[in-house]
Order: sequence, then structure tokens, then C-alpha cells
Amino acid sequence: MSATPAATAVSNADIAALIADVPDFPKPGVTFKDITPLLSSPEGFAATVAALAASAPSGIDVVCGMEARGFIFGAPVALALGAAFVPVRKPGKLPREVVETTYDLEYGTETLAVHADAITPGARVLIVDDVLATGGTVAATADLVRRLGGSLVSVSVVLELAFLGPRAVLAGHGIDAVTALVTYED
Ligand SMILES: O=P(O)(O)OC[C@H]1O[C@H](OP(=O)(O)OP(=O)(O)O)[C@H](O)[C@@H]1O
Ligand SMILES: Nc1ncnc2[nH]cnc12
Repeated sequence: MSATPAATAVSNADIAALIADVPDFPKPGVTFKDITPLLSSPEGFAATVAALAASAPSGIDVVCGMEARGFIFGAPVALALGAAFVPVRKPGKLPREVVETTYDLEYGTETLAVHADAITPGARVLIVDDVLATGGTVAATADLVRRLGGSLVSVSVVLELAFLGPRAVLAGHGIDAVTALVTYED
């Protein structure tokens, strides 16, 4: 007898169908990938979290999720893996000592911060986010993880804008283990 979990009935193509293109947001020339229809689908959201968790190597101690959309997927993935969740936040939000870094986005610049004691040296870390665009956010988070002594073992995202070349950027930071559920080639 076999049973098919509900989550596996939803394919990555189904997940892609729940991501909407919004032209010229937040500025002309950018096509914004809107994940809110995916979040509105309990089956789609559950399948996405399950697929992200399934993509992780074994023995993950910490999942880092970046404010804000990385929290939506990172926290449930951490629960699914039995790992700690560490929020990587925009500046001025964390109440204790932080390490922080500033980097470029597809549509601006951003600073991210993490509590200085958030990661035990040697901890095996998975980064989870919704979108991999230029790769700047993941690279910045990897920098924070490493400054705290964490071992970044993998990155999992819902969608990748491959035409922006993020893999080369991440490879330049020594990050080769990257999983995207949905990839846009153009
Ligand atoms: O690969 P990159 O070029 O760095 O872009 C990807 C990042 O951009 C978005 O975050 P954003 O800073 O827009 O913040 P939000 O999650 O608060 O919407 C997205 O959630 C990723 O974190
Ligand atoms: N095109 C895009 N759509 C949604 N989130 C993004 N983050 C960076 N680029 C993005």
C-alpha cells in the first residue's frame, strides 16, 4: 500500500503558475515576481515549504531567512527540518549587538543585520529566501553567517531570475550549492 502526501501532488510547475508577473514594479524595467498568489494557496504554500525543506542537505542546524519575504519561507522550513530559525533583518530592528553588511539589489541598496550571537561557530547553515535575483542578498547573508563562524552548506529559494546571473555572483563567494524550485531564463 502506498500513500501520496498532498504536498507531492503539487509540482514545481504548479508553484510557478502561482507566481504572478507585475511589469515595471517597483521601477520601470523591472518585472516583479509576486508570490502573494502562492501564499494564498494553502496547497501551493505547503508544497513550496515541503520542497524547500526536501532540498536541504542533512544535518542543518540553522536556517537563516532574510527580512521580509525570506521569513515567510525560512521559518516553516526551519520547523520542518527541526532547525533553529535566525532572522536576518533590515537595519535598526534587532535589539542587541549585531553584525551588519550593505549590498546592492536589483532595484537599490540594502543593509542586513544579524545578532552577533545568533549562530554557534561551526553550525551548519541553510539560507532560505523567496527570490534569487542578482544574488546580492544571499551573498550578503553568507558573509554574515561566515563572520559569525557558521558553515554555509546550502541555499534554497522559491524562484531564481537566472538571466540576472546570480549563480556566477554566488560562485564568486564560494557558494555552489543552490536550489531553486522555479527558474526564469528570461
Ligand atoms: O538577489 P537579490 O538581487 O539580492 O534580490 C533578492 C532579494 O530581493 C527581495 O528582497 P527585498 O530587499 O526587496 O525585500 P522584502 O523581502 O522586504 O520585500 C527578495 O525577497 C530577496 O531577498
Ligand atoms: N524582480 C523581482 N521580483 C521580486 N522580488 C525581487 N527581488 C529582487 N528582484 C525581484
